[in-house]
Amino acid sequence: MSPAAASDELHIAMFPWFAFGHISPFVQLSNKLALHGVRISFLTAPGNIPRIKSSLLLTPKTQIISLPIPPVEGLPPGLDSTSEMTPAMAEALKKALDLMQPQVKTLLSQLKPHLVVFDFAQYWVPKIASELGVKSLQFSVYSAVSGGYLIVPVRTSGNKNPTVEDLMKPPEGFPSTSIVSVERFQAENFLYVYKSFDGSPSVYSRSLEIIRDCDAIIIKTCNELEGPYVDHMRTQYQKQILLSGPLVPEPPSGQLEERWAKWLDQFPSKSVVYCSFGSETFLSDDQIRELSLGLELTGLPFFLVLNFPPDFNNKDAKLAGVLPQGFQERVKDRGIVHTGWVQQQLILAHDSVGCYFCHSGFSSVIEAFINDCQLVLLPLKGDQFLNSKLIAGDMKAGVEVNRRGEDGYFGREDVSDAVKTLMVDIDKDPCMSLRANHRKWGEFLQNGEIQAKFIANLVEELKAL
Ligand SMILES: O=c1ccn([C@@H]2O[C@H](COP(=O)(O)OP(=O)(O)O[C@H]3O[C@H](CO)[C@@H](O)[C@H](O)[C@H]3O)[C@@H](O)[C@H]2O)c(=O)[nH]1
Repeated sequence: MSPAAASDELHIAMFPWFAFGHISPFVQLSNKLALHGVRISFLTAPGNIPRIKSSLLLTPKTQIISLPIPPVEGLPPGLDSTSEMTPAMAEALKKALDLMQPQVKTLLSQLKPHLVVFDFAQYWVPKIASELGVKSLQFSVYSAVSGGYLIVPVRTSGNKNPTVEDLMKPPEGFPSTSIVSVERFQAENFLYVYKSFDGSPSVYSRSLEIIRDCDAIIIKTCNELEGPYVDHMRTQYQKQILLSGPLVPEPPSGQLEERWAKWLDQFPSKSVVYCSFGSETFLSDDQIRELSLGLELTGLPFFLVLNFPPDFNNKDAKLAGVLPQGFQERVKDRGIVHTGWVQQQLILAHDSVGCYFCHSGFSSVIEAFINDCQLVLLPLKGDQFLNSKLIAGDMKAGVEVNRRGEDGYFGREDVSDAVKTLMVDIDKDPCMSLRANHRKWGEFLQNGEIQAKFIANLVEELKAL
C-alpha cells in the first residue's frame, strides 16, 4: 500500500512555474483539493506570495513555502514571476530553476509529501522525488488539444526538430476533428517549443523527460471538452493521465472597482465588449491600431485592456503613443482603454458585458463561458491557436478573427466582422447556433455536481497512486 493510501490525509506539494498563468490554475487545483481535506504545501518564489495569499484557500492544512531564486546571469535579482521579465529573462529563469534542485530536494525530504505536483519546466523533479519515495505528477495547465498537437514524441522522430511545414500539419495519430492544419504564421510561432536557449533544454525536451519519468500527468480538462485529444495523449504518452476537469473558478469575492462598475452600469445588459489578452500576451503596435479601429467600427461599447512587455517603463505614455490619432476622443462616450491588471472575473460577471474578445488563454475562455460572454478569439501564440480551434472549430461556440495565413495580418474589418457576427446579427445564423452552443457549454461548466465529481474522482485516483 502506498503511503498516500495508508493514511486518509493526502499531502501534496504544489510547484508551479513562476508565472501567474500557471500559478493561478495550481491555486485553483489546490483550493478544490483542500476542500477534500488534502494538505497542501505550495512552493513559490517569495515575491509571488502576497498575490497567492489573496487567492489560495488558507486552511490549517495549507502552507506557502518560499523558494528564493538563485542568481544567474541575465536575471536581475528580485524578479520572481515572468510578468516582471522580458522573454530573455524568462529563459534565464528556467536556468535558475534548474539550479534549485538541491534546495527542492532538501525541502521535499523535510516536508515528506505523498505527491509532488509540478510544472512543465521542472523536468528533474521526478528523479529527485523518486529518490525520496515521493510520487511525482506533472500538472498541465494547457489544453489536451495543444499538448497532443505539439508535445508528442513523433514530432521529433529521426531526432530532427520539426520544420514549419511539419508543424502546419497535426502529428501522426492525431484524432480526426476539425483541426486538419494550422496557418504558416502559427506553425512559425510553434518553433519556440522546440528551441533550446543557450544550452537550456527546450520546452519540448523538458516535457519528453517528464513524460518518461513522472508517475502520472494531470491535465486541466475533461472528456466532455476534449475526449478525442485526451485519448490521443494517452496513446502517445503511454502514461497514466488523470483529468482535473476545467477547474471552474468559484464566484470571485470582492467588488468591482467603483470607476469600472459605474462606467459599465450605463450600458444595456450584455452590450459591452470586454477585450483583453491575459497576463502575458502582448500585441504589436500595428495590431493595436487595427484592433482599436475595429472595435470603433463595431459601434458597440467596449472596455479594452492593453498591456506591454515589462521592459516598457511608462506604460500609460506607451499606450497614448500607440493608439490611432483622435481615437480616444472619438470613442470617449463608449470606450475605455486601460493598461494594467483588472478584476477580469468581476468584469465578465457584470451584467452589461456580453462579449469577451480575447487571446484564448485556457482559463480566460472558461471564465467567458460561465459568465455568458460570447467569445471572439484572437489567439497570438502557442497553445492559444489550438484552444481557439477547439472552441471555434470543434465546439462551434465562438468566432475566431480572420487573418492572413502567411503572416497573421488582420485588419480593422476582420475585427469588426468577428464581433458583429456574435453581437449584432443575433437573429440569424451562424450567430443563433453559436450562441446556442455557447449556452450549452456554459450550462455544463456551471453544473456544480458535474464539476465537483471531477475533483472527487481525481482525489480517489491520487489516493490510489
Ligand atoms: O488583468 C487581468 C489579466 C488576467 N486576469 C486573470 O488571469 C487569468 C489568465 O488566465 P489565462 O488566460 O488562461 O492565462 P494567461 O496567463 O493569459 O495565459 C498563459 O497561460 C494559459 C494557460 O493557463 C495559456 O493558455 C496561455 O497561452 C498563456 O499565455 C484569468 O484567470 C484572468 O481572470 C485578471 O484577473 N486580470
